[in-house]
Amino acid sequence: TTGTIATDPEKHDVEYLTPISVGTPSQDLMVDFDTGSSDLWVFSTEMSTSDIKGQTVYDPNNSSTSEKVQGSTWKITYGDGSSSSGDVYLDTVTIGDLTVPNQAVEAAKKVSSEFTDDSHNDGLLGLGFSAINAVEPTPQNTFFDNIKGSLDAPLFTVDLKHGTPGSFNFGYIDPAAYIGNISWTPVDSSQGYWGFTSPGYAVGTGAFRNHSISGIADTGTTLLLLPKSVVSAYYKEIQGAQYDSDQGGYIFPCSPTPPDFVFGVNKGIVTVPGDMVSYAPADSANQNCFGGIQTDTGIGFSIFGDVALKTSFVHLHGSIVPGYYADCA
Ligand SMILES: Cc1nn(C)c(C)c1CC(=O)Nc1ccccn1
Repeated sequence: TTGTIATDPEKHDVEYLTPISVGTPSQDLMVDFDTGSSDLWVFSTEMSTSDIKGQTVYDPNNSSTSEKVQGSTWKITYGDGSSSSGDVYLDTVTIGDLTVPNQAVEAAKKVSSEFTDDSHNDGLLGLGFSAINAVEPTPQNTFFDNIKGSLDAPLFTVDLKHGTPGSFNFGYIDPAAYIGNISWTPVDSSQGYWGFTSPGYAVGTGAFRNHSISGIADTGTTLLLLPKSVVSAYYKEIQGAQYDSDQGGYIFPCSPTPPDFVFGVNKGIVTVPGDMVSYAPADSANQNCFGGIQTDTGIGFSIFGDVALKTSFVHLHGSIVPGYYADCA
């Protein structure tokens, strides 16, 4: 079997929302497919109404196939400080034509304000490695781990686009989704992420600079978070670029378009066009833009988030031992 599902960007491509169906009869939710985490959690009827602002909630009592996992709970704090927690049900989850009959669905009882204020987002679907699933006492499998064995190939691909629908495909590589060659790189899944090391980068049309950058492919993070040395080398090339502590990042005049940012994936390269580095207007006053490239200070690794992924076709291969392989084209 194979599957495909469309994923839609929110304003400024801040996140990409994808439809899933949970329970019987099916309850349709829009969730954030997140390769940087490994829990499927959803807003639920177990939350206090003050934490819900527009989201669609999962009601396990309204599903004839839901089954409470007695004694299991979960709590997650993401790197940006947002958090959520609750308890656990097994229920039918369908993505496109793919169904997992007994998927762990983590029902939220509490969510932090970042999630409450994100009115179109009904939860997260983790596509990281199940080793970092947050359910206690027994960690649960991700949707991908549960469906992997029945896919034609144990892989999924990520094709996020700028300002227009993209897709997550399961079990096949769509040759129409990319041009040129696919470049492969070994994946370090030891921390539970789709980790890889980029061999270097270039700014605009400048020479490629060898500089190992270890990071994760993370569809659940908006920006491209890189080492300070790389980020300052990039913004050095933009007249008027500066770090603005109020905004918490580098801003620069929205025009002219800034230089492209190129990073290596094994022998290949991925180019982030300059007009995608201008992530969003920073202030209406003097037409400054907030940069889509910011530092990874304090994280411990770089994060190749949506700004990096939407310019390429990323294929995450969950099979070959010893490592996993991913490629961007
Ligand atoms: C690890 C990390 N540190 N910092 C500063 C950031 C922004 C991250 C990435 C992160 O938090 N991603 C996320 C947030 C919510 C839901 C899903 N993914």
